[in-house]
This record gives sequence, C-alpha cells and structure tokens, in this order.
Amino acid sequence: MALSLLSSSTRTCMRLNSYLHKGELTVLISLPRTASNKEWRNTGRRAVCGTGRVHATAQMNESTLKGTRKRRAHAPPVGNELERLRRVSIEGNIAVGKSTFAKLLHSVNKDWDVVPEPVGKWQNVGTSEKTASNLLDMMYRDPQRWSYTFQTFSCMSRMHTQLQPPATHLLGSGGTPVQVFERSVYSDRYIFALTLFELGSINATEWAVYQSWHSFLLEQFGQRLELEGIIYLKAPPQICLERLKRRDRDEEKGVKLDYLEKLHDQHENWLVNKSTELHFEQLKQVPVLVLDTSGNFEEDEKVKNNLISQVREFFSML
Ligand SMILES: Nc1ncnc2c1ncn2[C@@H]1O[C@H](COP(=O)(O)OP(=O)(O)O)[C@@H](O)[C@H]1O
Ligand SMILES: Nc1nc2c(ncn2[C@H]2C[C@H](O)[C@@H](COP(=O)(O)O)O2)c(=O)[nH]1
Repeated sequence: MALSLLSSSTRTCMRLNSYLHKGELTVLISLPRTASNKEWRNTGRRAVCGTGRVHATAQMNESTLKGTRKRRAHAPPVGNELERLRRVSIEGNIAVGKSTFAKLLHSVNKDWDVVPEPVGKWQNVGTSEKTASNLLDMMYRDPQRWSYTFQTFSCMSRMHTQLQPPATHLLGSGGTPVQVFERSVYSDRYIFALTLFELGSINATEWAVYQSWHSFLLEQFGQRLELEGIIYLKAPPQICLERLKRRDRDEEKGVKLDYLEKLHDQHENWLVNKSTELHFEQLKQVPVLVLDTSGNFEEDEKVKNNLISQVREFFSML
C-alpha cells in the first residue's frame, strides 16, 4: 500500500477520517482543537483554529475497495471543504419547533444542510414489515420496560446520523457549509436518558451501563462526533404542549405538561445555567445560541428575520 503525505504537521494526531473516492483512500487526520470558545471570540479565529490537517492517499487493492465501497457510498469531502464545514445541533423541548426551524434555515441558505432526527427509525424497528415494532410508542406506553432499550437505539441512530459525510452539494459551495443536526448524542444523554433516570424509568444499573458505553463510544469516535455550535430553541413548556397537540402524533397522546416541564429544566441546566455535569471537555466549550421561539416565526416575518440574522451571525463566528 503506497502512502503519500500531501501536507504535514509536527503536532500530535487526534482525529482520523477516511473517505474513499475513485479507488483512492483519503485519510484525513486533524489535530486537536485547543482554543476555547472565549479565545475564538477574542481573537476572531475560526472554529478550526489549532487544527492542522494531514492528508494521506493510499492505493488499495480491489477486494479491499469493494468492502470499503459498501461502507461509504459518498464522494469524499477533501481539503478546504471539510475544514470549512461546521457541525451544529438544534436542541430544544418536544414540539418547540426544531424541525420547522431547521427547514426554515435550509430554505434561507442551501449551504445549511439539515440532518433530521431519525424518528422514523424509532417508529419502525425491525427487519421486515411483519416484525417491525414502534419503539417510540412502546417507550411511551411502558417507560419502565422500554426506556433503556429506547435510549440504546436512539443514541446509536444519532451516532449514525452524526457520522454521515456531508451532502455532496455542500462540498462545492464557496461559502461556509453547515451540517445542522436535529438533536445530538449529547441531548440523548444529558436531556432524555438523564430525565428518564431521574423519573425512575431507567434504573440505577441501566443508567450506569448507559453512561459507561456512551462515554466509551464518544471517546472512541473522538472529534468525528463533536459539534462546533449548539442552537437552543426555547419556549415555555405550555407553548410546547399546545404545539405538540396541534401536531397530533399518535405516540405522544399521553405526554403531559409535567414531562415537558422536566425536559425544559433539563435543557436550561445544560445549556443556560451550565449546572449539568458533563463528561466531555470539548462539549463544555461549545458555543450556545439561545433563541426564544415562543413567537410564531412561521407567520411573522419580523420574528423570522430576527431569528435568521442571529443564526447567520452565530455561524459566522464559529
Ligand atoms: N414558532 C412556531 N409558532 C407556532 N407554531 C409552530 C412554531 N414552530 C413550530 N410550530 C408548529 O408546532 C408543531 C411542532 O413543530 P415541530 O417543528 O415538529 O417541533 P419539533 O421538531 O421541535 O418537535 C408543528 O405543528 C409546527 O407547525
Ligand atoms: N425517551 C426519549 N424520547 C425521545 C428522545 N428523543 C426524542 N424523543 C421523543 C420525543 C418526541 O416524542 C419524539 C420526537 O422528538 P421531537 O422533539 O423531535 O418531536 O421522540 C430520546 O432520546 N429519548
């Protein structure tokens, strides 16, 4: 296997991504991001500051290629395109308007690509139509039995989502492409799993097991799962309940105000009060944009434009 370095750096390598394109394996090695959020703001440096990259190309034989092709169907994001890419999650209570807001962002700028929360996967678990089960429904009907199982599946599907290479149209864009994820592996733990543990739907053993594999996997994937920013959509739980009722999803018919209040407090503790105990150093540094989405941004142009301009400014700072 021939290996050639396209550029190099003397610093320790912390991140390794590989992309297969036209028979060539591109290995992208990135160095750790060292600057804190505050340093970025003060110096005007971009989110990739402190990050050097080494590109290595290796020729592979055909049998290795076949296996790798199956794993990665997309063309590789290479060079500057990946360096410019920002990854941001939209967080917020159930029915606060995350999907609606994400679609709005994409309609404003095609370089802002939305990666939806994989709710469909949770509603349809199984290999065939006959054996498929609706795990979201099972979790709401019998939380003590199914919450832990739900969190294993939701977290795994979120990891899958966050590890997807960016859409190809983002790579040729001249601007700053952003992958916008609806929720993240972090809200899986610090919002839902934690809440379900505190409510007694996940027992102490399950919580310990969840935390153990969650920490292990996130450490293994390293920077590939990290975010450059978080947008927190915030509205009073009562408003979320009204929107949830209007959306009228079958599985959510039993959702009560006190559950939304608990989730609201959990978001506040993590993203505003910063009192949630976090286990990932990089996550503690991630800039958070808090947007009040109590107003109807779908219908009120002024509200909509104000939110968009805040997002634009936030992205330009990352
Ligand atoms: N700012 C808003 N004002 C009024 N209704 C909204 C707003 N945002 C979303 N909605 C409505 O609330 C419901 C839930 O929105 P959705 O985007 O599905 O929430 P989420 O993705 O956060 O669960 C939908 O019926 C949507 O049309
Ligand atoms: N127990 C959990 N429930 C979750 C999780 N992520 C989402 N959900 C639920 C909440 C909603 O009923 C539905 C979709 O969420 P939206 O806020 O996008 O409407 O799924 C989770 O990690 N655990």
